[in-house]
Amino acid sequence: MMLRIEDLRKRYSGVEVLKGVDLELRKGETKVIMGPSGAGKSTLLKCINLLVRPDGGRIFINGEEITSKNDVYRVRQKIGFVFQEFNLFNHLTVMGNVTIGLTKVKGMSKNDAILKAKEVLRAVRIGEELWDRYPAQLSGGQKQRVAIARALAMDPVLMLYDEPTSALDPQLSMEVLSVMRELSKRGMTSLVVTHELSFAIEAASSIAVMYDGRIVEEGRPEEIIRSPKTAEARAIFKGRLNYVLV
Ligand SMILES: Nc1ncnc2c1ncn2[C@@H]1O[C@H](COP(=O)(O)OP(=O)(O)OP(=O)(O)O)[C@@H](O)[C@H]1O
Repeated sequence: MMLRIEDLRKRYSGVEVLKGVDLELRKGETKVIMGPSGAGKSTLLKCINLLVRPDGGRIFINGEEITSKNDVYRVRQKIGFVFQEFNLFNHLTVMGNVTIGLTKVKGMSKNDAILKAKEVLRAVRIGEELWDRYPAQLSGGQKQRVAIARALAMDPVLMLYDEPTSALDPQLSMEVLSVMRELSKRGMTSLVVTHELSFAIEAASSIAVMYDGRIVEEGRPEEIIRSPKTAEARAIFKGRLNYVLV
């Protein structure tokens, strides 16, 4: 297993928001997490990246427990995190955003960093004409693809996406989702919080439904959409069967 989560728990000011989450992700697999607002989806992703410290349970990456580690930076290097609100460095160009982690964190030479950046920017379809622009001069979809490139540049073993298209209109969302889909098809292990059913159907091997701090149901996209077993999953997929492309 690339990622194994056992009985993960988190409280904020005494209120439990993760109530024992178990989740597994195989290498090369893409899993989508869906659930209502407040279910704990963001908190779960942040725990995996150690942006949030869990209160209980364990997280393993490639068999190595990360929850007991103090070396947060080493763990984060292995994991790419893409946020809803892009989180680019506004004072740096596209090229600067992608190379900074390579030079500062990985200690690469400037030239090597630029070579690597070109490769990942091409992979997310950000053309050369955009490399010298600042984030303010990009569309939301372009910003998010640069954010994905920045994460990919670090050669992560796992990508986490937290509602990466929810700030984008449908057209720009499509650009981002198609890049994510390509990465998944090429074998990037990914855990994706999104409401985009079409992405889940085309790219994910399973959908996990999260409700009130727990994974309440999990299944292959077509199966869970067609015949959800729990009331929580039914509430999410009700009336959306037409998304199933069979
Ligand atoms: N830093 C924090 N301090 C206190 N409470 C928090 C904090 N972060 C999240 N919470 C609470 O924890 C619960 C789970 O939040 P979380 O953001 O993980 O849910 P979510 O499923 O991602 O929701 P959304 O789809 O709205 O982002 C919510 O009730 C939220 O108010």
